Amino acid sequence: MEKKISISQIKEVAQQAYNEVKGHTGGKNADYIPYLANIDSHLFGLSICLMDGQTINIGDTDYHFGIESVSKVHTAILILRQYGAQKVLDMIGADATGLPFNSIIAILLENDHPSTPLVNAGAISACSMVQPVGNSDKKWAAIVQNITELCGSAPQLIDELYKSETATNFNNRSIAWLLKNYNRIYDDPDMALDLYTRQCSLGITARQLAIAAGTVANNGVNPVTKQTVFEAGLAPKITSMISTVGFYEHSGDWMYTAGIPAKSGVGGGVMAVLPGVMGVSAFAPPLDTAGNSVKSQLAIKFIMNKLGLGVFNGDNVTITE
Ligand SMILES: NC(=O)CC[C@H](N)C(=O)O
Repeated sequence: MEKKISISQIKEVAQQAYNEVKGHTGGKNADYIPYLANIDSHLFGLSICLMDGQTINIGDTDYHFGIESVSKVHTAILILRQYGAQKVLDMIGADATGLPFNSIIAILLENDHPSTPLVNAGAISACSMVQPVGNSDKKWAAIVQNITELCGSAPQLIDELYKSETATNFNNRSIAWLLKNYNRIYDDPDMALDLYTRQCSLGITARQLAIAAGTVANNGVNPVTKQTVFEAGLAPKITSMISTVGFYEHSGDWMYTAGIPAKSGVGGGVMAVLPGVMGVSAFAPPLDTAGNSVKSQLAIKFIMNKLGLGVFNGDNVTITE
């Protein structure tokens, strides 16, 4: 069906979502990474990027928070760009685990592949794949350049967060070496782990993540800079991965209730992609038990339901002035 929504309607609903959710007190900051436990839990920002490059920003949308697992989407895009869709499927996979993001059991159950670049195991594998293999500095430069192109501006490493994660990432160290045991690490395991830890420690804003989500929604063309970041055929591949596992063991409930593929990070950020229509990002530190920001989920769900939008609705959506 044809569906028309005006920009002023989107702005109004986004403001309502923000007002409605702002005072919500549910959830708790991630505490297994000491830096994240100390972030002000009242911070809350909401950003939308439309396909013509217009952005709507409400609240703390310029605050640099730890990108954490949202970076998995960015680096998955980078290896899709470098290797193509089939090789990523062969070398990592695109399956949901149905288990927590840092699950070791998931690797043991599926020892023939890490399952998806959007959980820790597959993300560490993805970092090992980033070209040029064997050169940590150049791999890091490629990761940062790719995020910069997706967001239209550069992320900034939060050094204190990087140190905090490096000092406490024992579970991820086990994952890296277990993957090595299954021949699913394609470079030095410690280097892959370090790149993964560093990319998780990048500071990013909700404004930047909405533009990155908008770039995916716009089939690889950044709506703000107009740069073609990746080829259009890769957009449905990354969006399918996000919808399958973006909220880990809560991904099914999320898709059922909100209808928009979205990826979370334990820093409190979420990036959500409605293909052809918009990119949405929200940021608020307190998390649910699966590690997904409580307020970000409520706000994005509010917008989707109020505007009657959803990836499964089959509507041809036009945004009017
Ligand atoms: N879900 C997340 O955001 C987890 C990212 C975090 N750096 C970790 O590996 O544990």
